[in-house]
Amino acid sequence: MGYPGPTSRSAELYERALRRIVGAVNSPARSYAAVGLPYPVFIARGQGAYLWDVDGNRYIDYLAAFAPGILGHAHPEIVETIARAAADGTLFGTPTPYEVELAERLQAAIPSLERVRLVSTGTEAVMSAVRVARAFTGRPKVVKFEGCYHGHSDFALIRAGSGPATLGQPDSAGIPESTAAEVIVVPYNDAAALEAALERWGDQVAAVLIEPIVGNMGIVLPEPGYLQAVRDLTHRHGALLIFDEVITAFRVTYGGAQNVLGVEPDLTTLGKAIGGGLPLGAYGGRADVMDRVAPLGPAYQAGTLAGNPLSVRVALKALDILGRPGVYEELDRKGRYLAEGVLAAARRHGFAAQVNRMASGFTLFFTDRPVRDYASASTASKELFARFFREMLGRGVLLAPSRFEAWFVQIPHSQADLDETLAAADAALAAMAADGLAG
Ligand SMILES: Cc1ncc(COP(=O)(O)O)c(C=O)c1O
Ligand SMILES: N[C@H](C=O)CCC(=O)O
Repeated sequence: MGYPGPTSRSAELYERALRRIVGAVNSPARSYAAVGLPYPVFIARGQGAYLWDVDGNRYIDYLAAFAPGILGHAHPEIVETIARAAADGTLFGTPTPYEVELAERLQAAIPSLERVRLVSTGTEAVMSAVRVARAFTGRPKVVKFEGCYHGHSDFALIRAGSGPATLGQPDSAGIPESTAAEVIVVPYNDAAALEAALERWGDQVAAVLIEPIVGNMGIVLPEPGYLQAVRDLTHRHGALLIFDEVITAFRVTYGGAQNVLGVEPDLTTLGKAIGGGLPLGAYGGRADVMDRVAPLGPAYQAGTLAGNPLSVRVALKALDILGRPGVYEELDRKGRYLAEGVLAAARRHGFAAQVNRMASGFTLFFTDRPVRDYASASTASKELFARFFREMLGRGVLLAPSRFEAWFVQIPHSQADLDETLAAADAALAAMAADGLAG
């Protein structure tokens, strides 16, 4: 158990990967640069709540593939579904009965999805939702929130959280100034700032795009009344409201965060958990808006792999599993137990710390300030997080390698896993305190 040493297979694979894969990773968020380690662990397989690296080290997995992981690895019903779906053929370039059923079940779970379009990733879902918002309103600008992350399309990478913030690149190179000029960025949880922006540019704003509960500056919850104020302001200025629920949908509850927050957007984007571990995204919402998408309307959006039968059949099975009685109550209980335990351990060892939690997802911030936006999230110590990450990895607990991400509890995490994790956290924080890092 532990971080593999310099002669390990992970180290060897990293050297090989560097020669052919940019930075040795297929998504920058997977790099261990921000946690002070020379290379990431290379994972060979997963089962339930555990991952094993190529050297045979076992980890309790809270990375959860950056949020899609909720069912656990190699869930037997998902494995069986994949086998059966693959035997029927994986891609036809035609409509299928499975996608009709999925669209109906998504709408049943999230009533605002009057019309839906399936895509392959969250990035595509958001990019497409913004395009249709522009087509519907005839306006060019988009309001987004500092530290939210909406995938890697050009406009979305202005002041973005998650990987870009972690690696110090919240504004990516390669984005035309003309694109950046159409993006207005305001702080999250600040209705007055949004109001001021809409007073100034309101008649040019097609959409206000928001993570209703933020997952990408760490978890940040909307303050009471905030999302309703956002909804009211968008109505007043004729802009569409887009909830990016790529992380929150089917994580917070069976459905969207909108189901529990009581605020209904015009459009919603989905991804991650809905795919049950396969590539799947979706966007949808008001019929009058979505009917502007081709072939009904003039906003073109397409995809050779969109709604591929393998992903869709797995999604249907994932929804079956997630829809069973008690699933979300149990995930919430486990999330609360772990989040409270980790926070208590941090404080017991003398660290200034905060935990923000949404159901089974939470972030531990090493800061003395409540975290309510990107500015306060950025006060969390990167050095303390990096050390904590390394200590946990060395004790067989895999977290996301960034202070701006979250821990995600999954269905197969057992009470014994949670207690083993809390013991690891206690030992990790004790080691950090012994080195004089607390206070
Ligand atoms: C809220 C949110 N929106 C969109 C995306 C983009 O999704 P994907 O990485 O599947 O393109 C992500 C994560 O990556 C996300 O967290
Ligand atoms: N936080 C990101 C998405 O939610 C991380 C995933 C990635 O970019 O690889």
